[in-house]
Amino acid sequence: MKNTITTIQEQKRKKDKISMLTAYDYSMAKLIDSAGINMILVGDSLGNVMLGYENTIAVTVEDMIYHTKSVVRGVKDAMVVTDMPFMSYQASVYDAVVNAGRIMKEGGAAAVKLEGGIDIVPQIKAIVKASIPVVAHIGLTPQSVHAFGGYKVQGKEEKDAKRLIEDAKAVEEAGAFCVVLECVPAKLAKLISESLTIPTIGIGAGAGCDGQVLVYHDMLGMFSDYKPKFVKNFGDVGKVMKEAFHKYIQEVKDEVFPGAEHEYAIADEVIDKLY
Ligand SMILES: Nc1nc(=O)c2c([nH]1)NC[C@@H]1CN(c3ccc(C(=O)N[C@@H](CCC(=O)O)C(=O)O)cc3)CN21
Ligand SMILES: CC(C)C(=O)C(=O)O
Ligand SMILES: [Mg+2]
Repeated sequence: MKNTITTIQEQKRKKDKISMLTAYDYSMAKLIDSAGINMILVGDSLGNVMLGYENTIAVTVEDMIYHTKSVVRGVKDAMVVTDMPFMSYQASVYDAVVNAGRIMKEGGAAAVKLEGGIDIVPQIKAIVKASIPVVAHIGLTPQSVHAFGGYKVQGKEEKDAKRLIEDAKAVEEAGAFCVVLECVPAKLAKLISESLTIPTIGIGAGAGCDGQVLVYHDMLGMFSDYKPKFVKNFGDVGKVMKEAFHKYIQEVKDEVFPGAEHEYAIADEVIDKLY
């Protein structure tokens, strides 16, 4: 069944938890989509897991479009959401609409995601007005890593918690159809989820959210640069891959691979003439 802005919002009303995972290419998107995921995020985390950057700051709109195009070709049912990268929407409302438009038009995404609350309400309103669905993202917003002084849990103090609640209400009012809560204390995330009509998608925000999102490399044990507390390993795929690579290398060395079943035949009378 095709997931849309309507079905995603319906899931909150029916208390049917929303599942979301990242994907950055065709084959992985196809695997995840065929498993029955509701939403696929082409995250700017691709800066870390695909491109090997230290953070998401250097990721470009071109990078996001390139990966979105690959993902969209592999997806049948999931709603594809693409992150707007750093500096593609912060400087002006004009930038925000033009870049969101490119991500939808050239990339094929069904929605865009922007980091920020009250500060980017004008951008959210303008993008939504251009008929592009918006997912908001508040709490630990990784594009602000230098402003935060590192990746830290957000909303622990009363003042920060109040601000987060205001941010959540502001993005809902601005027209975002759902909101990602990243690294927010579970009880605060639950309170926010209960005070909004739009669904909340948590990452490090506890079980009280209306849905969950993870980077697939993290849940498959394929990324080792850092391991946030919110990551759960759902399979040692990184280990399985490494073992398979070792086996391949050994079989090539030992002349076990390729076997006869992997070879192509040619008629003897043809090959004899070539000797
Ligand atoms: N592979 C990957 N997974 C992610 O979840 C992710 C990315 N990359 N890239 C972009 C951002 C960066 N993210 C991160 C990165 C590190 C922490 C982290 O180390 N958090 C500390 C919190 C420390 C505290 O304040 O208590 C932790 O120990 O969980 C959290 C989110 C989330 N996003
Ligand atoms: C971690 C999720 C929410 C994200 O923004 C990303 O993958 O870039
Ligand atoms: Mg992101």
